Amino acid sequence: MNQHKYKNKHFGMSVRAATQGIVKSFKTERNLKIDLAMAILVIIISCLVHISLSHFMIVFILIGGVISLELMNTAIEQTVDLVTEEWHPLAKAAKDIAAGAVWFFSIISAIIYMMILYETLS
Ligand SMILES: Nc1ncnc2c1ncn2[C@@H]1O[C@H](COP(=O)(O)OP(=O)(O)OP(=O)(O)O)[C@@H](O)[C@H]1O
Repeated sequence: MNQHKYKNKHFGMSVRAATQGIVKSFKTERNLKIDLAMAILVIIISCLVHISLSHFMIVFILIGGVISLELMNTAIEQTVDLVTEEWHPLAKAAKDIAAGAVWFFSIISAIIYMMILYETLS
């Protein structure tokens, strides 16, 4: 098991493949481009209002969480498309739930960021 001919033979190959996955997703997925633009905007605003170092750490965790979930959502979308291009209720459920995970964490992240801005500016 797990010894198929495409297996990465060493850690360097795994890192290279993972990097290729990230780069390809950023090139092809509109939502990831929007996430990246939002992340840059949030970092610029955070620098301008001088949020604290610990707040910056939280912001990086939130940005990392949203982008990682978006990458996972992309992987699930592509796996579903690999399995079927026909309409199927389970394909719809899988895609909608994966997208829902991104949306849910994004909303929580936005609320936490508003709290950070409120505390910094008040
Ligand atoms: N095979 C399928 N069967 C049923 N519904 C599907 C199927 N493929 C996609 N859908 C529905 O169509 C929507 C759009 O699917 P698509 O593959 O275009 O995702 P997407 O637009 O790239 O998603 P996102 O908005 O997260 O980028 C999905 O959210 C899902 O509700």
